[in-house]
Amino acid sequence: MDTQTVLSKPHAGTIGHAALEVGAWLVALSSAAISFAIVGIHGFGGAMDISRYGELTQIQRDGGFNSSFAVPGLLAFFALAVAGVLIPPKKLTQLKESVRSQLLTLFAAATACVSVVVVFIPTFWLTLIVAALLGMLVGVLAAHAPELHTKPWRTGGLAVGIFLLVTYYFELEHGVPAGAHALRWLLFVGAILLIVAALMVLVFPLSSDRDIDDLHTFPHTLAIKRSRGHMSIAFPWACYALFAVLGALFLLPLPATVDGGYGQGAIGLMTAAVLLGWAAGYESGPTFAPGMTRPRLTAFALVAAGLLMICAGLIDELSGKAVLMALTAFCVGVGVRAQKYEFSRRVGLAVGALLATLLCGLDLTFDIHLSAVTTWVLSASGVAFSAIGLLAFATGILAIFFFSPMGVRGMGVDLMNAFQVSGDSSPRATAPAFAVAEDQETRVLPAATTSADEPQDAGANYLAVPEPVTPSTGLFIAIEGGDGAGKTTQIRKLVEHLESRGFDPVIATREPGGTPVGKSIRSVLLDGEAVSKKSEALLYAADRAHHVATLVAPSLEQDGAVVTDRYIDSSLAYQAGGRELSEDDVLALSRWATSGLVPNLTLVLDIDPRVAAERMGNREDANHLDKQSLEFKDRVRAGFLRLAEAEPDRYAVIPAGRSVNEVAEHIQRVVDAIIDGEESADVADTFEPIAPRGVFVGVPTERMSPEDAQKAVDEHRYAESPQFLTEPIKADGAEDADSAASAESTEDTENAATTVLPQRPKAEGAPKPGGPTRAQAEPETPETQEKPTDTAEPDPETYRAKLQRQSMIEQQARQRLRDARRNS
Ligand SMILES: Nc1ncnc2c1ncn2[C@@H]1O[C@H](COP(=O)(O)OP(=O)(O)O)[C@@H](O)[C@H]1O
Ligand SMILES: Cc1cn([C@H]2C[C@H](O)[C@@H](COP(=O)(O)OP(=O)(O)O)O2)c(=O)[nH]c1=O
Repeated sequence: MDTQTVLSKPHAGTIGHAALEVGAWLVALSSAAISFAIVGIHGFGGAMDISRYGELTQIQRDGGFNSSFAVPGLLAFFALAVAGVLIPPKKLTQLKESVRSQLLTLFAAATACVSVVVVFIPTFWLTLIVAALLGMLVGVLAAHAPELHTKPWRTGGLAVGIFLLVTYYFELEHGVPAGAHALRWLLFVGAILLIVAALMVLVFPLSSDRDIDDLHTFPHTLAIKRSRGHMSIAFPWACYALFAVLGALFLLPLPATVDGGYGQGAIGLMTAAVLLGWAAGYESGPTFAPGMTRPRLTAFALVAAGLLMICAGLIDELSGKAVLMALTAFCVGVGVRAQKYEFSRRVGLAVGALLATLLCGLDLTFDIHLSAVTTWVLSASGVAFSAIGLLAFATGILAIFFFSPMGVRGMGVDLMNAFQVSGDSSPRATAPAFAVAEDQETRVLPAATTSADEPQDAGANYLAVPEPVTPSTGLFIAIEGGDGAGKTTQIRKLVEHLESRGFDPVIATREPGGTPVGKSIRSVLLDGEAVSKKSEALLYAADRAHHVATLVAPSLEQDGAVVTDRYIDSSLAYQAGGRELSEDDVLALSRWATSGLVPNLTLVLDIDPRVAAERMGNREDANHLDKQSLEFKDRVRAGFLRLAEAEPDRYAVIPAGRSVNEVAEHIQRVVDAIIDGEESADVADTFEPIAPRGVFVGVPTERMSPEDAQKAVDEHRYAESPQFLTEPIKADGAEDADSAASAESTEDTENAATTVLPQRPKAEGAPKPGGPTRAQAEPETPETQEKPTDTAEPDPETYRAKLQRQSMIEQQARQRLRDARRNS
């Protein structure tokens, strides 16, 4: 499915922000190039003669360019530019949103005004003022709406595109030297863009519920390569090294253009290559080399980045240099995104760029005689490239051994399995059918804190934390979001939609309180006095363990769809994000509790907590957790968004401030893409599609006669269900007694029917759900009449035997359908 189809119309404030970024990139590129040129030719005090711009490239080629001035000048420009960027974002986020908007407008207008002066009076000192203002602007911009600036290569790419277009136009029209004139034009265009964008930001402040869905990668398909589990890294120093490489890559195009005697377009070309490589690496990071331990992938990425950068320094030819720079940036992207790392990108970038400037300033050049006729001339920038590459390479080698909690173990395993999914290329093999009874000897999956193939330290007191695994039968969807985001409302709609897509049963459930045991836990958590942080985390995990073992996993085993209102992410967002427990501990607890089961898709309903609070004002049954502070809720919201950002393939962020129907439509599009994407030919070979009921693997609905489909459904239907599957989960707040009493009321009928919609036939004597469900309205099949539903809680042994029988029936049904298809 095309990502674009789910994008909503961007808000004018959002466009303003994007335009500010593009303007800032343009001004940064062109003013840095102008500043570098002025100092290199006229020294610190001089001003560039506008009429001599055309001679810039020639002067540089002829050696009339003094690097010992130009490089310190660049250093000063750079230092001022980063000064603003290094303002701690916390200081800025403490300011009111309106104050930040005004600051943005102020800095953007000031940068634009000084830039216009530079266009006509190009002096070094004025460019320094531009740098300082630009730094302030970018600092505020990043802190103002961080979620709008997560992928800077988009706006950077646009700016570089404009840069290339204008420069190449001048070069083609008037010859290569004329490209230098383009720099002034570009600075002018950047300034105008900044002014327009600043006005937009001021006039259209960002709405309280920002449209950010277009900022998250859309989960196209479930054929996701599952990468090795994440590991906890307290200080991700290898990521700083990778970002230092990136910082150098952004800075070096300037001196490299002079050293190579290229036209000014080369600055744009090299920057474009870096942006492109970085973007590609960043997007593929989470699933690149899925069989490799994630921190080790980061280490290898650093080694590769180092080697490629050395080569980029050695090669003098522009296109080769650009390609090598792109590949280096790709490694940076992959490495920093291999898993979730917390580190300051700004610091990494600044250190790298600083190092690159200093190395260029040393003005070292080497002639390396390869043979009698071939000599490698290493310019100052080439030396800087190669030296930084060498440093990165050495750091990467250290990282291979030390940048992971388990030291030097398992490198061979990592290398052998790097491009396989957990040692098996078939995703199905990594996602066995998910049948978990609580006492079951689980496929004790390897601990997330160690590699899949390595046993844990014998003496270590770890919890046996399984790797995350998505179910291979059924469809498991979690709906997450703050209180009042509209989860309950949307689940009702989603249940209807999934039924219309042929899923049967469709179970809507929730945490805490999705099972009878869970209800007791829920009332301890929500209705009694507040419990301590850790016991709260344990109680949520306890509820989850029982929920998965007794309701979620068995329903998925039946190929049903399970939609849960909250799951592990709620614990991460509330207990870790909100209550500030360790995220690793909370995650480990839930992974252990659920034997690693993760949803096929997690929908994060994102809403400003203030808007949600207004909605909740209309809800009478608010519990004590609903009354938490806005600051807490902001942290929870940020927690959800961070989780979604870290695993874009398995998450979709849905802006939930819109109308019920708009949100529902958005959700349906996402879910449909997941269901339909599964059936696409390219994944059919390796991945079993999520098939609606009666539409088994590889058998599209249209090709089955209704009779065949019905027969398959009947055979597939699990006749004997444990009690929890037949008993409805009560709607919010309803007590057992009054649920029975109000079962006849139409209102409750709707609540109960939308809370659990088991499509299996009900046995006589089984507890009656709060109203006639569709299953009851349907005529019962003879088969189900013969096998009444157990009303007692099944013992695990019997239950496992039932699951095995169920699985056998399924296999036979599938085989029969395949045979029938072959024969026809
Ligand atoms: N899109 C929406 N627009 C306006 N109000 C909504 C929307 N979705 C839900 N609501 C209302 O907001 C309140 C909270 O919704 P609910 O679905 O219970 O949220 P949650 O389950 O996330 O706490 C309810 O009163 C509901 O009617
Ligand atoms: C599942 C889960 C919920 N919670 C909290 C979030 C909610 O405030 C509360 C569940 O209340 P609930 O009423 O089910 O949520 P909502 O108001 O969104 O319908 O429990 C956690 O703190 N950790 C968890 O793991």
